[in-house]
Amino acid sequence: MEKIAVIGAGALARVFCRRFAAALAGRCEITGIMSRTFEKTEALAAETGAAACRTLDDLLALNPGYVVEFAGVQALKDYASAVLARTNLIAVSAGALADPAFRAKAEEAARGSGHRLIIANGAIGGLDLLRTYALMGGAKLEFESLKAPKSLAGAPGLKGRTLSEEREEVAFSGSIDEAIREFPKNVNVAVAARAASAAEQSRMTLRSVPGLKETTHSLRIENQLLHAELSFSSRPDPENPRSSVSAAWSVLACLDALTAPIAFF
Ligand SMILES: NC(=O)C1=CN([C@@H]2O[C@H](COP(=O)(O)OP(=O)(O)OC[C@H]3O[C@@H](n4cnc5c(N)ncnc54)[C@H](O)[C@@H]3O)[C@@H](O)[C@H]2O)C=CC1
Ligand SMILES: O=C([O-])CC(=O)C(=O)O
Repeated sequence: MEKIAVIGAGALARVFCRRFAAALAGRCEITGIMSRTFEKTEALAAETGAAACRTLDDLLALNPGYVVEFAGVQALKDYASAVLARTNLIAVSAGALADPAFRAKAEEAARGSGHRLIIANGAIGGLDLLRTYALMGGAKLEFESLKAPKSLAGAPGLKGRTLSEEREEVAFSGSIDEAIREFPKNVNVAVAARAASAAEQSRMTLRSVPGLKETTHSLRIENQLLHAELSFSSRPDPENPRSSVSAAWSVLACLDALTAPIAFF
């Protein structure tokens, strides 16, 4: 039985923990949970039968085979090296990879211990295909996300601006590196796509669309041999409209691929 530890007790961690048993019973078990707010950690741990941990050291002391991260870009930056020194890490806050110093440090920690940092598909799919582009080289990537104004509210990039509830507007247009600095809870998917594909050219547009029921991420990627267009429309979490529920499911699917007798790559 593979032991799984969870960092975060928010919207995505809750979906992950609540769907875990049905998806992975008999192969994986959640042994511990740790988050910034111990009361929330305790509540989710009580639901799942896992240990509620106060610190990362307590979580790692449970000897998990995989730690899964649902805690945000800064938390991933803060914890990745310590986790990778001990075990494997599956992360959704891919935005951390836009920081070259973080990427180098995480890679060094993983190489040093033989463990792996695995970036989950999150609210998109197809990181395997995008990896194919990285090997082929010369990719050009265009990424577009449509989100409801309330799911972008409070992002540093808005600098206090309130997005219209009546008309569509461009919340951001520019480089993916700048996009994740300005919208760290909204465009992790774009950083994952860029990092997986090693695209030589990339840009993103983030649109605020009033009344939008499904967050939509579309990407177009091409090189001299292959042209792909992928589009994903997913329900935001009712408690955290910033995050698509499917992002939590993608981590269940990742663990399925890592532990099932037949895997689909
Ligand atoms: N790749 C993807 O498709 C997606 C990635 N994300 C990433 O997942 C993160 C989590 O999403 P949600 O669960 O919706 O957010 P949330 O705000 O509902 O929950 C975040 C949880 O992380 C915990 N946390 C924050 N900083 C921490 C720290 N330093 N140490 C321990 N725990 C910490 C909080 O206590 C909370 O329990 C987002 O911030 C974003 O970075 C979110 C949606 C999609
Ligand atoms: O959940 C989503 O649709 C995507 C998201 O927030 C992110 O990539 O940061």
